[in-house]
Amino acid sequence: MTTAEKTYDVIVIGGGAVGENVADITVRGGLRTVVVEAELVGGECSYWACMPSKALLRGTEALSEARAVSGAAAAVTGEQDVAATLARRDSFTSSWRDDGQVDWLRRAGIDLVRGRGRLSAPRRVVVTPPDGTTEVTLVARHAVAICTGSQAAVPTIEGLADVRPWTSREATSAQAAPGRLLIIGGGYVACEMATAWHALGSTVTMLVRSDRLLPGLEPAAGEAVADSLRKSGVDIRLCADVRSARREDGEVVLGTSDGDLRGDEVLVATGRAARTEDLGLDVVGMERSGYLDVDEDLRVTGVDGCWLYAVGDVNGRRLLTHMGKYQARQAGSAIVARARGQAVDLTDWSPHVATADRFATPSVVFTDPQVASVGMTAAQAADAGRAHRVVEYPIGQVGGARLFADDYTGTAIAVVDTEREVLLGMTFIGPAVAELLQAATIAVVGEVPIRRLWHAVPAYPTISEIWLRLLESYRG
Ligand SMILES: Cc1cc2nc3c(=O)[nH]c(=O)nc-3n(C[C@H](O)[C@H](O)[C@H](O)COP(=O)(O)OP(=O)(O)OC[C@H]3O[C@@H](n4cnc5c(N)ncnc54)[C@H](O)[C@@H]3O)c2cc1C
Ligand SMILES: NC(=O)c1ccc[n+]([C@@H]2O[C@H](COP(=O)([O-])OP(=O)(O)OC[C@H]3O[C@@H](n4cnc5c(N)ncnc54)[C@H](O)[C@@H]3O)[C@@H](O)[C@H]2O)c1
Repeated sequence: MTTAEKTYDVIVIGGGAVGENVADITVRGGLRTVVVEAELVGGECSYWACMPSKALLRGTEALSEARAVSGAAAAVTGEQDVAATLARRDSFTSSWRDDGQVDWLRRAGIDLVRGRGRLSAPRRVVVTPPDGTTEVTLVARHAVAICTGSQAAVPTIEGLADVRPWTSREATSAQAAPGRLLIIGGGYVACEMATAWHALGSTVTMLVRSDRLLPGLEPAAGEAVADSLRKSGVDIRLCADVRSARREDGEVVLGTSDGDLRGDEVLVATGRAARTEDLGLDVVGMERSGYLDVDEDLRVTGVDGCWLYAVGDVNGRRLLTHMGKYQARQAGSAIVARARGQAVDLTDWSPHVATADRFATPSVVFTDPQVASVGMTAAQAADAGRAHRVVEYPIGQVGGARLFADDYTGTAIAVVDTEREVLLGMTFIGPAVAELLQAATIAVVGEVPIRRLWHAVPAYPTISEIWLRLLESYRG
């Protein structure tokens, strides 16, 4: 039954990190904004993705860094306290309570309606509350932003859905390490969760469909992560074909081209699917579900009237929190500009468009070694027909890296546009390389000429001296 109708300037469906940021920008722009959230305010990142996964990994990383320095290594005499690591993870998820985030919305002046939102007409959203009772109708004067995110995609393997597989949600929230963990997939989630749960006591087997880990990144990245996981005892089976799944006496049994494999749990980490089901998209003439196509200012493509936006994972452009929040800032600015009757600038790098999605997306895989990358890989530059040169340098030869860890092993790979003499992409593989990434991102976004990069002198003795070695190698 619908009893209430409320009018706002902006309605945001989905209160994950991205929805929160759209709302923050529109409220700051003077627009009355409401967020509709079906589960927990904060979304996947806060409770079942970035934060808990990195909290699970951090202890292992800290120990590994200490063990790599002779002298300091002698102080590491025990094993990781698994219960304390899980408790620290729980604290980062606020034990799956969203009071803190709800309080933040209130202080920011953003209204919250709990329940599942669905378009019922252009600019109208019906919200069904969690108890399914009284529906609320919200009306938007200016814009509706769909920020409903993504969920784990479970492949159609015979019996798989029936064995109640772990998805990223269970893998990041489990209260104990399974004895034997089977993982289907070889991407970000698979590699990070194999690293985490192996270190916390599970025997891990990875079943990877492709011929390497982390297929979208430089091949050296997947090779380095595979080498390290194998050395630590993880069983990695490349080009694996999982055909069926069943439970027998509580065990999971996967039927593969190489025979049956048994485990206590199976994690499905084979990518994501957009959360667009039951969103009422037929109202805007869309019959199919799946990622929502958007224009450069994050408006849903082909919808009349400049009122419907899709921001974050749900548009499938870049499935990363920081990129979703960037899109939120850009889309939020476009919504505010349109509401004020101002022109929206659709040219590259304007305040209203998400150009970095296409040219300069940074990401870090928090494995051991870490993989930090931005912009194009060599293969992507070749596919795009860009004249380019690849420069590689072993990071372990840099003084700062040798100080950081005895026998530091790592690689930096720069992809240089040889016509314009600017950086197209950079990948760092090695311990603690995450913090090197922002410099590379600035160089790619700013299209800093190589001749000017020579003047960006890295401090001695830091790992950043890798920049100097790469420039010297490029000059020859
Ligand atoms: C295991 C894992 C680790 C990750 N680690 C990182 C990392 O380290 N760094 C990084 O940058 N990215 C990471 N990611 C990716 C990151 O989690 C996502 O890019 C990010 O959460 C997307 O944010 P979002 O707001 O678009 O969607 P979500 O976080 O999915 O939020 C969408 C929200 O919408 C709500 N919702 C859905 N449908 C409706 C509806 N009809 N009505 C009302 N509400 C609705 C949901 O309940 C949810 O709260 C990781 C992902 C996974 C799976
Ligand atoms: N540190 C981070 O920033 C971080 C961490 C985790 C996730 N993420 C984000 O979340 C996204 C989703 O992560 P993900 O690991 O689920 O996806 P992914 O796209 O990174 O990897 C999916 C993997 O599954 C394999 N695969 C796909 N279908 C399969 C099938 N039917 N059978 C067997 N293997 C199959 C692919 O070959 C690939 O190896 C990532 O792309 C990333 O954007 C980011």
